[in-house]
Amino acid sequence: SPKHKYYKEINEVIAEHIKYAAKLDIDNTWELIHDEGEMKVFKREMEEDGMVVDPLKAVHTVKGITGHEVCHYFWNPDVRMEWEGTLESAQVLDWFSEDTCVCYQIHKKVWPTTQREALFWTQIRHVPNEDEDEDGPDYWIVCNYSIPDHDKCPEKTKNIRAIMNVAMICETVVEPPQSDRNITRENITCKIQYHANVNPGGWAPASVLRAVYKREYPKFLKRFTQYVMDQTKDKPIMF
Ligand SMILES: CCCCCc1ccc(-c2ccc(S(=O)(=O)CCO)cc2)cc1/C=C\c1ccccn1
Repeated sequence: SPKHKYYKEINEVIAEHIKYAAKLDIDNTWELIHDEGEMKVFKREMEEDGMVVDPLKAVHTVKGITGHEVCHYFWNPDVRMEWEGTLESAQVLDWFSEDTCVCYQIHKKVWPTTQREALFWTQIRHVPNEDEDEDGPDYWIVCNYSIPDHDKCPEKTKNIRAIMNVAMICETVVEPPQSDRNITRENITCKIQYHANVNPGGWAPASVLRAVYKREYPKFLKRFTQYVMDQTKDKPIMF
């Protein structure tokens, strides 16, 4: 796509998430906050200027869908309101290319905190394995990354602007290895890594924020993956 002003930043941010995903080192600095079936959600407790900015990492394995399908529905702004239960509104302000756009969304108010909003670019990308290493990981990734402003962004709202760096990184496993001819949904499994670094943008009680994170992230991951299974079950597989 043409060299727009975020081109360099997008490549750097995506490369960073891919490097990090390949390591997947869940060491003891990560605290398990939710463990349900194949889904494990971890957090690190971190504060910046007295604000809770806990990084969040989730891993999940879902049968019957592909990484491309998970990333497609996570990225597609047209369906965001269908699965993201914490949003009051979501809109596209701009398109940088057919896989990259700028979204503005308002989160539902969480009593007793001030309502949050977010302005970010979102890109979906296929990162095939290195040619020489055909066993290397093949990722589909979506990254949502805050930008400071945009000329079409509503000015001076009463909301606090949250700042985020979020990635959904997926690998698809086909077993037993089938020639591409007759793979069915029984043969595929998606391995998901979800990384969310969200700065709530303004003070909120640590206890409230941590309770929201603990409750909302597992709920959102369960609801979102169920949504993808429902949307794809009668459709041809998107590899
Ligand atoms: C006091 C509460 C303040 C809310 C702070 C907050 C702001 C934004 C966000 C957030 C969550 C998921 C994404 S995404 O994965 O990119 C999908 C697109 O929406 C982007 C942003 C989270 C949170 C904080 C908690 C929280 C956790 C899971 C769901 C909802 N809220």
